[in-house]
Amino acid sequence: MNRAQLDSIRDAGPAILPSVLNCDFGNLMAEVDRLREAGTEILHLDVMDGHFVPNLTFGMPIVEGLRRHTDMPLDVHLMISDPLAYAKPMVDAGADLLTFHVEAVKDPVDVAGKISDLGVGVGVAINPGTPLSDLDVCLDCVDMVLVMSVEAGFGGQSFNPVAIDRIRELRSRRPELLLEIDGGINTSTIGLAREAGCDLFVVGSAIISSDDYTAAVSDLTEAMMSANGGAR
Ligand SMILES: O=C(CO)[C@@H](O)[C@H](O)COP(=O)(O)O
Ligand SMILES: [Co+2]
Repeated sequence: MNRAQLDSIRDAGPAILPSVLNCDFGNLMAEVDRLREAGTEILHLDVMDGHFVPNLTFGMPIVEGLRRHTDMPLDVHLMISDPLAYAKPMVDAGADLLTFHVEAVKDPVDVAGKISDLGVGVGVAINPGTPLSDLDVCLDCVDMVLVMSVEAGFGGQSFNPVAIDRIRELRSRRPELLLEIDGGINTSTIGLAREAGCDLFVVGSAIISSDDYTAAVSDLTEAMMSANGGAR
């Protein structure tokens, strides 16, 4: 994702990003079509390695297949122990925005710089149990912070409200930074995150467990838009 694409995401205002983690992988492309028809515009892809997190999902072949299938930007959330080993393959597969976990790396500034050099947007993610101060060194080197509102690893977990204070603090410290929240977002929690100043809202089960994706996205959008956005 180049600067212009990042700016256009920033300018477009708050957005709901569906996670395909819990969708029907036997019909993955049809699921993506349903999510697109429901009005979502950016896909969130959860890549897990069974090592950084105790769950295993998918890698480059699925990202590459999705890239061929859809023109939706691909927001790839790397829950893996060695993000640099897979950064270039993921970009070659079609990732537009690549997010690594601060807990996974020794030198987040180096990792962010190397991902940025690949010509995509770079994000850093932080789990609820990790001190927010661990991000201090790299806040000037990333395009986005992904604030986890569950411990990374599984969909369908309950929302941890510590994420709201984190969004509020990051927003006041960095008015221009893209902020994304991920985990347990539904019609009850999305407004809290919006009020705190969040831009991008990852939603898995609250959409995928619904029979009607369009209705689910519309309910979430209404809850998001009826909250006052935090000042940038
Ligand atoms: O990164 C993750 C989980 O680690 C998420 O992207 C989940 O997939 C979101 O799912 P819900 O919490 O909305 O069900
Ligand atoms: Co995610």
